[in-house]
Amino acid sequence: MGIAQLNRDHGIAGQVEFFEGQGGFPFIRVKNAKASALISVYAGQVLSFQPAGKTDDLMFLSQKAYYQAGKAIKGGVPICWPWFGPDPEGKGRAAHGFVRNRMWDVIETSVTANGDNQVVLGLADTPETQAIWPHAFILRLEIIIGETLNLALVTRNTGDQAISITQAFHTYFSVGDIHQVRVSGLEGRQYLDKADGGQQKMQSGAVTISSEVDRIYLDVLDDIIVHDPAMKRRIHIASQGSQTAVVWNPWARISAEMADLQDDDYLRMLCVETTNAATDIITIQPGSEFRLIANYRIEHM
Ligand SMILES: O=P(O)(O)OC[C@H]1O[C@@H](O)[C@H](O)[C@@H](O)[C@@H]1O
Repeated sequence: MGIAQLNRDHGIAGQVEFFEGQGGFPFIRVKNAKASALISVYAGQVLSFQPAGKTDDLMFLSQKAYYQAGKAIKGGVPICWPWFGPDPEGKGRAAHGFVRNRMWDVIETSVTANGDNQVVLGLADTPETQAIWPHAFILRLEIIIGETLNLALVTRNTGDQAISITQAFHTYFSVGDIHQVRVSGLEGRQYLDKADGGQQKMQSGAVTISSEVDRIYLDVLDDIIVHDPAMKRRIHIASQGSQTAVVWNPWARISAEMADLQDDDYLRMLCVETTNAATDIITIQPGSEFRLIANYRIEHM
């Protein structure tokens, strides 16, 4: 669907505007009294969120990101679905599933009762998705842009057999200086250390980053806070429907190896991902749905 038609069907004067973004993909610019955001319809991906009157972005978005059909966009909030991480069946299918690299549909846009904007994007199974993952589904991403950024990923099983999924908001946060960052809310939790052969370990104190970090935290019960003194802010992450969280920073070598990152990007990004990963597998019965929710709030100091 063309940009003009999207604006006719879903534009909201002065608040929600569709335009042709990088790679020719339809992008959505949202701006209201509380915040502004940039969303790509391709990949169903929030790329930017800024509270009103602030110049710092919640998100890291790589200068070298691909905007190409079939590739993931490096930054913002990629959606990993219906599996997180490598192909769970070892069939060589792409890591993190198949919805972060295809076009989504715009379902609706609205102004909520308290003046926030909601944008709903969606995706349903097609013969092509069935060839990758043989299940019927409707996936909805409900994005609310207000004082906070609220994301709900809703999986509806429209088939006649139960489905099992893992998934993630693979969120790339912008940080001022990774050396000074602390992540709290995970103290005392067990984690699977993917940078150390998947060994299970216990987190003592806040998480700090001084080398590659790739961990799946288990039994996550509390809100997670990213303390970022260099940017003079804290990011509060509240979730529902998730019992695991991933903390990922590629550090120098992997950053340099990734063609869609600058060599030193590891200094200014951190992924803290709201997930259903590892043993946190979600089973959805026919006709039922499951909601994974993440809420992001920036506290400036
Ligand atoms: O596919 P992307 O965006 O480069 O992210 C890859 C990383 O994603 C993280 O979620 C995983 O824990 C890492 O193991 C992985 O390397």
